[in-house]
Amino acid sequence: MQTQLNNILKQKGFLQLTRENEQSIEKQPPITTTKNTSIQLLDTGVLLVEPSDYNGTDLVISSGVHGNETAPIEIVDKLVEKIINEKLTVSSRVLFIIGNPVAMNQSQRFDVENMNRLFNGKHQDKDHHEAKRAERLEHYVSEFYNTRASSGSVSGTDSVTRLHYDLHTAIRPSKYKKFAIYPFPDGKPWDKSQLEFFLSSDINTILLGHQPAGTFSYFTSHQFNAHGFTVELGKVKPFGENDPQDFTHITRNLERLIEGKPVDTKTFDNQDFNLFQVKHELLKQSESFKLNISQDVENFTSFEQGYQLTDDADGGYQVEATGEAIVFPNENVPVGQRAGLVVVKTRL
Ligand SMILES: O=C(O)CCC(=O)N[C@@H](CCC(=O)O)C(=O)O
Ligand SMILES: [Zn+2]
Repeated sequence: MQTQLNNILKQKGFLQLTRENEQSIEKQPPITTTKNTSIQLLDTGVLLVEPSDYNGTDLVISSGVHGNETAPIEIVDKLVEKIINEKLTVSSRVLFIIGNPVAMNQSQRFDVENMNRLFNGKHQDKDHHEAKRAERLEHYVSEFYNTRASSGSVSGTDSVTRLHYDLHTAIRPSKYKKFAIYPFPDGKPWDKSQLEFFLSSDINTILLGHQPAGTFSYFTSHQFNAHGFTVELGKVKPFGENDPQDFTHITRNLERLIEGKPVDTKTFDNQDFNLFQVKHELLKQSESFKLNISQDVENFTSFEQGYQLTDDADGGYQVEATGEAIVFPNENVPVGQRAGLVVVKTRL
């Protein structure tokens, strides 16, 4: 059975194996490439890659935390395929994740509850599969960051760089097609070298997080001091409808990180970016909550002062200053959850 699963991984790939085992897979023995890279399936949608010659970077690349966000899953699948076929020489430790296989098989954002609100222990006291999966993913990530490569010591230094790119696509189109959400840094300074990485990855719009959250990227950033980010790579599309050319730069840079090659960056300059901060979180207070925008309004669309953006039991939200823009508007969330963010331009 174990050999069979490893064969499926080699023949059909990571995505297909995950599809065929949406609930779980028993941990498999590692496969070793001719270059002595170890590839080990820890669970369904969770694949650990460890090089023989480790450069001190621990990189988590996650996708499919929302099951219908297919482009990131395809990116992860292709990266794994290249590693298995030895088209990439691995130098970093990498944990690849397809987050929510059950929702993926249903072509849905989630089955019972939005998993990206359940990290940082917010899965506790919940019994449904998304809560259990969030707990398991927390466990795998903890083991990953807390374990040094068994294969060898970090050459020249003891310091380890922890990275986490949680890849998503957005429900609506966006004025700025790709953007990253920088989770609330808990008082640490914003790391400009990470913004340089995004610029080089064709992502020059960054939304600076304003508070702790139940997101996967806040979990890794808060618990492990990782450079963790939610990365929005365009609009949600079904499998097979994504254009790989839209992701050339981010894919190339992820490959460089995996290979331990330098990423070609430019020194941070505010002028190169659209930086936003959160001015107001639109919390859905009641079932009467209503967003006064049409279905085709894009993320980062701005409004005039005085515009009644939402109606709700508490009176809703009226735009305080011209230029305030909306991100992630979504009426269809449970009462008490975020139904959108009001953001304004900022500088670092
Ligand atoms: O398009 C939307 O409305 C949601 C897209 C999405 O899934 N965004 C993430 C952002 C997570 C973060 O704030 O870091 C989410 O809502 O979980
Ligand atoms: Zn998402």
